[in-house]
Amino acid sequence: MSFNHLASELPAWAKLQKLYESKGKAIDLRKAFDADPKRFESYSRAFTGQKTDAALLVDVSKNLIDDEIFASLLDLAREAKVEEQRDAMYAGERINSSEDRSVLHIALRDLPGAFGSKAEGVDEVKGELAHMKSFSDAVRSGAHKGYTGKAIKSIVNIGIGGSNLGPLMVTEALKPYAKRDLAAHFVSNIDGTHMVEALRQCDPETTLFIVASKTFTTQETITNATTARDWFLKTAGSKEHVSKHFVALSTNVKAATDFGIAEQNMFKFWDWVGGRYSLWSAIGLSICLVIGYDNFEQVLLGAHDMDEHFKSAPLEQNIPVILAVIGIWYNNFFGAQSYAQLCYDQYMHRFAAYFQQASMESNGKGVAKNGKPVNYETGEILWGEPGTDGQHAFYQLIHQGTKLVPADFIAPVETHNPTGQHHDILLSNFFAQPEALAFGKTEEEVKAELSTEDQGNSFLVKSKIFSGNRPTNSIMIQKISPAGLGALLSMYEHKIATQGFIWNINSFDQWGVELGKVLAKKILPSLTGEKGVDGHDSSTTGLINYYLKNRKQ
Ligand SMILES: O=P(O)(O)OC[C@H]1O[C@@H](O)[C@H](O)[C@@H](O)[C@@H]1O
Repeated sequence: MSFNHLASELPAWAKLQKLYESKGKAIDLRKAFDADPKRFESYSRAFTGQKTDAALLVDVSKNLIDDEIFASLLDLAREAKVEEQRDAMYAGERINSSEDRSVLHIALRDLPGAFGSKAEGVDEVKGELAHMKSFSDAVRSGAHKGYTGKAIKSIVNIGIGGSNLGPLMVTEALKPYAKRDLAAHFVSNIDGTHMVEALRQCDPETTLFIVASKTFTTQETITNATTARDWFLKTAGSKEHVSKHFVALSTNVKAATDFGIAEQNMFKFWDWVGGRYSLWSAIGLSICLVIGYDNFEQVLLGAHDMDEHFKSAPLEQNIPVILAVIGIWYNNFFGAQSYAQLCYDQYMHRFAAYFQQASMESNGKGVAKNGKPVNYETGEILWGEPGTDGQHAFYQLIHQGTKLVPADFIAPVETHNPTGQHHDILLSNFFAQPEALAFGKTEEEVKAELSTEDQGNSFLVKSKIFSGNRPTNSIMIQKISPAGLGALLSMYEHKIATQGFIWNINSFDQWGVELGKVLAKKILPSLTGEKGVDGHDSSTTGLINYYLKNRKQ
């Protein structure tokens, strides 16, 4: 496959630029809906899992598109060879070219063996899942005992980035399925506060530490794990007790062994699992512990259902592709600076944080695969908080600010906690916000609600106008069930991959996180007195000296 191009050189790109100028930027959603009573039917897609209860409705009708623009956006995907790149990914080709690796998180959830992906280790996936099942069953049933013979009551997942955000988000989202008498803590930050506060709630006799690190070299995780081990040994005394209380999830068996983890306590995965795509692998062990293996398997199968859809649906019907190209429409042609993910479900409160890594680490790239700097914007800046909290905080800017913030609204049809009128009230907001954003409120409508005196107050009148034409996608999921969540996560993963395919960047490496790590390692010796503060610019030197002079301990 030739990658010797920039996305901006594709014919559809130039066409979209013309379409933006000639009509895109002036599309009026009120008129578009008035003119086409079937707009919702034309621009919404339903997804039903083949093997699970996952069910989604994705409505993109409130976007600044018409049929010609929509077709051209899909042409862009076609010209960028999205389908060929997707197939190469599924086959196990080494599409992560800067690291010479396959990208096969889809193989972790291909339990039916539908894709025949080839890479070293794919045939070990089921064995690792069986290990996760037997271990999580033993811990949950109380058969696995701590060093004094007591059952495990708390788990502490020690990991950062993909080794934290995925398990954390999923265990929160699926809390209704959780074993409530097993407390789960997630420690990621190198800030000692994070570990200290978690340990405060734990008893060494009944705590299991899960050291989650793909590389097993990440400074934060190894430091936190060492602190946890020291804390444990202070009470437990003998190192031989470590094996009942520490397990490792890693691709680096040697480093985990060196840390003192016994082989039977190691859960393996492979270099073709990117950190931000790893919750489907051994990194999902804390998910298994919290919600049980069978529910974890449903998460995998729900994701697999969406993998099948992404693999086989024609572009016009392909939900991840549709979301991807609509995102590109705003990112690259309207110049939108960011994009919001707004979940109307309290359990999903870490969803946007999770997709910040998935999207921004994947697509925050400035070099195309032909080695040339891109001459267009890439990765979407993703942010969000759950509705309705966000409404009372930042929606003002989305409704009336000067910036265009395309947003995805996500809500479950069924709640896990039917309580009085809560869910209907929540959903009334979920329906109302995109409606307000799309159709706004005109000057005439504002005036009609004001007294004659206030009608003459032009500042007041203008302040109450809503311009409308602010685009949104509305995504309804039947229920935040394990399979439903799996499908939703896979949908967004493939959206992100599709965008990377179109921008002709490598969405699967993350060199941009390296420099800061290297510099921090260089600075540390000057904070511990092993080395003087030299070799920095005057700002960095000044800051370090300020810290050294003013610290108390
Ligand atoms: O799992 P590891 O190897 O400890 O890495 C954790 C995180 O480390 C970060 O540096 C990477 O940018 C992330 O992609 C990764 O998820």
